[in-house]
Amino acid sequence: MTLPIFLIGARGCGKTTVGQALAQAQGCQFVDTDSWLQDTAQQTIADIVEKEGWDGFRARETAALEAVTAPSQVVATGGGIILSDYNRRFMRENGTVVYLCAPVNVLAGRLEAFPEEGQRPTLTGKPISEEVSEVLASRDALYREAAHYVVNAAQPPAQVVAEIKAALQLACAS
Ligand SMILES: Nc1ncnc2c1ncn2[C@@H]1O[C@H](COP(=O)(O)OP(=O)(O)OP(=O)(O)O)[C@@H](O)[C@H]1O
Ligand SMILES: O=C(O)C1=C[C@@H](O)[C@@H](O)[C@H](O)C1
Ligand SMILES: [Mg+2]
Repeated sequence: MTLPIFLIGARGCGKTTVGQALAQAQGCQFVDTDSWLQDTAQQTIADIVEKEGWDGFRARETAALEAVTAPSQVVATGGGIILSDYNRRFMRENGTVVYLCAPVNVLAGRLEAFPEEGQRPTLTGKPISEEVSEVLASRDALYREAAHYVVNAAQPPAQVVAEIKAALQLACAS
């Protein structure tokens, strides 16, 4: 495999979790834009948003996306990476984009169990379930527009990895 694989989807859909497992299964490198950005800035996303606002974070996120994109990389992106037209086009033109799609109740359950507030400051100020529902409704079309493939991310991680591998193999075979 040479083209990078970009995993996109809502907070809690499993981009980081599945991305690590996929990279291991494919013998690829793994990188996560949220982790790369926080390591590089030496600050949490919550701190960046507090100091620079969401616009400041989004500018750093685009720079992170460009910096980590390389052949044979599995790239786990942040949940809002698709908000930018530039990012959507960049991913589609430079790699294979996979949307990890899961329903609101699954996403909210995972985020309630593992909130990780430093990485996931509130987007709306609303309770998790309400926020997930509202944000997914506004972004689902953008995830689908950016994606080459959509997979069911409500399954256990190993099955999500298998579904992605099957989609990639089909793509190679056709
Ligand atoms: N397929 C899965 N089945 C069960 N639990 C999962 C699955 N994928 C992820 N999880 C759990 O859900 C939580 C969120 O997963 P993860 O951090 O991978 O999501 P993410 O899409 O990277 O979120 P973010 O957009 O905030 O970076 C983690 O605690 C993880 O263990
Ligand atoms: O959904 C979002 O907008 C975000 C998701 C996280 O991965 C982080 O990138 C950040 O908290 C923003
Ligand atoms: Mg993540």
